[in-house]
Amino acid sequence: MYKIRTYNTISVKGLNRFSREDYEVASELPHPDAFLIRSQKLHDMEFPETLKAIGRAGAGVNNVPLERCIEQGIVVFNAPGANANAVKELVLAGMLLGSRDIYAGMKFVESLDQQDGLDPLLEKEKKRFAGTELIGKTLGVVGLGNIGSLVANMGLALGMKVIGYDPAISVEAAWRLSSDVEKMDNLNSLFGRADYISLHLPVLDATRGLVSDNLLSGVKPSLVLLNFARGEIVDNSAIVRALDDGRMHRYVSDFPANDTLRHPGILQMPHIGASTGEAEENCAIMVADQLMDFLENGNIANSVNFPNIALPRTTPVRVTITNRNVPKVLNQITAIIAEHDINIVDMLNKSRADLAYNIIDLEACPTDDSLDALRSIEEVINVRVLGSCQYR
Ligand SMILES: NC(=O)C1=CN([C@@H]2O[C@H](COP(=O)(O)OP(=O)(O)OC[C@H]3O[C@@H](n4cnc5c(N)ncnc54)[C@H](O)[C@@H]3O)[C@@H](O)[C@H]2O)C=CC1
Ligand SMILES: O=C(O)C(=O)COP(=O)(O)O
Repeated sequence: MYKIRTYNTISVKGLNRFSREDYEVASELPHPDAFLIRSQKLHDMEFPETLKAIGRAGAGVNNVPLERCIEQGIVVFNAPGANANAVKELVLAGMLLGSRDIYAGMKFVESLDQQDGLDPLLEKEKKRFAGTELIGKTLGVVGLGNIGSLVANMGLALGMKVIGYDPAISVEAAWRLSSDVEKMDNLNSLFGRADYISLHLPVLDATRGLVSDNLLSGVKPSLVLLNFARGEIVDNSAIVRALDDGRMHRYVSDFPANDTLRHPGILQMPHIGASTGEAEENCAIMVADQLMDFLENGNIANSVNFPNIALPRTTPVRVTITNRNVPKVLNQITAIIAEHDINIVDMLNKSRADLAYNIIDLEACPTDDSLDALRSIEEVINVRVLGSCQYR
């Protein structure tokens, strides 16, 4: 029986992927094989020894200590693209909220009491809530991955001119992107030209505080900056300064913070970019399927720290081995298996940065001694046996 410990609200459709016969799934579960999470912060958590995988039902993995997971051989999965449309649609709402004074106008209407002469009052006051249109304006998209490419294409469909910046765009994302999106060589040029800028990059050491006084020094006063990526990418004090000095128009953010609350130029939502039934379902299903294939077959798809790898099962007994990616480990592994007279039927080895991962299908169960020998190889991080083998 595999044990999945859940954090946050995970869609039932995803949870139902785990069969009741083979899986126990609950929020309070000792000795879990895997965590299934959304935005739960794991940096300060000591992981149980039984933990083999973490499934992030979403895109951003800044809440997971990836380096520690690499050291401990824990595979971290996410759900690339599964919530991208939900974010794209909220960006559209954000652009409209930033260009038309919808929020202030609605607050004004809510403040009214029933009265005679309501119509003339509305007609008199509506000039306070006039705005501008999106058509013909320039949208700058920073980060052209799953979400950014959808947002860029949406901008074109709205009749906007779209410019984009992504120093590490993937081939897949580049294919998705319309050739009408103008590629910018640097962020300063993008910030200098755009009327709307939407951020769709991950928070990393290199992107923390990226939107700073420096970048905001050359923006248009009409600028609406949209942050549905992560709060840490933006220096809030620089935003407040730019708004207070009239150097930009609005900041629309999915990441409220104490220093941005109640600022009239800042429109904030409680991190709801991915909070649609569809996105929650897509993410949970994708990650549940990935966790099951990993726990049952050792295959890895959409990992953010391990190589992606899949080998069709050729025998009932499969061993997976994670090791540090240095020379001669594979030799030692196959030598130990051969010394114990076990036939290898099929195998696959892949590496990613400092990690290597092996899937080995065997003709018979490995003995206790052979497993002890494999685990004692200095560079081996973990060894799993998948199949109904009995051990002491
Ligand atoms: N508000 C919300 O609820 C949600 C927020 N997010 C956030 O949005 C981020 C992006 O999500 P996806 O598009 O799905 O990820 P993705 O991985 O498909 O795309 C991210 C893109 O950013 C690019 N990038 C990396 N560093 C960059 C830099 N310095 N400048 C410009 N581009 C850079 C990458 O090359 C990649 O193409 C996530 O990391 C997450 O933090 C994602 C989903 C929901
Ligand atoms: O997928 C992401 O990166 C998100 O920010 C969505 O977070 P959530 O799953 O809604 O807590």
